[in-house]
Amino acid sequence: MIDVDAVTVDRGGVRALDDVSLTVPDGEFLILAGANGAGKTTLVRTFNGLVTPDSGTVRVNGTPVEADLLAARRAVGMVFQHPRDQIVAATVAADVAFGPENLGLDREAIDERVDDALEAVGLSDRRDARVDELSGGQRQRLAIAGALAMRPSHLVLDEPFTGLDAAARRSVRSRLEALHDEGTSVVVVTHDPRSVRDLADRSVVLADGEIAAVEDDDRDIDRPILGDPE
Ligand SMILES: Nc1ncnc2c1ncn2[C@@H]1O[C@H](COP(=O)(O)OP(=O)(O)OP(=O)(O)O)[C@@H](O)[C@H]1O
Repeated sequence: MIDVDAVTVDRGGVRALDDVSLTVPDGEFLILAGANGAGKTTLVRTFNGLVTPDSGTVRVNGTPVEADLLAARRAVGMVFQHPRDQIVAATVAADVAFGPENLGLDREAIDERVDDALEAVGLSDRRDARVDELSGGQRQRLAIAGALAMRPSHLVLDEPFTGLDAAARRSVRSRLEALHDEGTSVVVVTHDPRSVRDLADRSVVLADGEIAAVEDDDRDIDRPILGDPE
């Protein structure tokens, strides 16, 4: 479980998050929506200590993130907006193996994780391919596999559909649906929630660093967005 409690973050003189509280239970599929600059990326980066709150606390499975950064990073897998930012090796299998290798696992355990993660994203047949031979959609799925190889309880994806064509979007979408069905909590950050709304248990809308609305899967609006209904 991720528990964000009264978190405020100032970045470059801007209040990126203002007293935000949010709990992401195990197994939830959550959409984090909002316009550019609303604070979405800043919020998810507090989940694993990439951003430290100026006030408030983020707990992962009950432990404050800063008290055990490694545990938070194992529990919360992060797929960044640009997959190239997190692809580190020349081949598909080597890239997915990178995280588990740093856990000190033996070769057999690493290979098992690589196989499982590639299967989960539908890239088993590209195991030995060079990363630079992959399409944009395949690279996005490779970045997801890299995060999955750490066996996180929560998978956070920042704008996972940017730059993907319709077929690649469908493919990533169906992988996220399957992961959620298997019990992984999935958090999708997006300025365009239509692409995954039907899969989500809940949508949280951020505006100017605050939670502006929460919509659950019954489409009950908890707190309507104030202002222009358009
Ligand atoms: N490294 C930084 N230095 C200075 N200001 C920052 C930094 N990162 C974010 N901000 C500011 O914090 C605010 C929230 O940014 P954030 O990236 O979290 O929003 P976002 O909702 O993810 O936006 P986008 O959809 O454009 O990615 C913005 O005003 C942004 O300019």
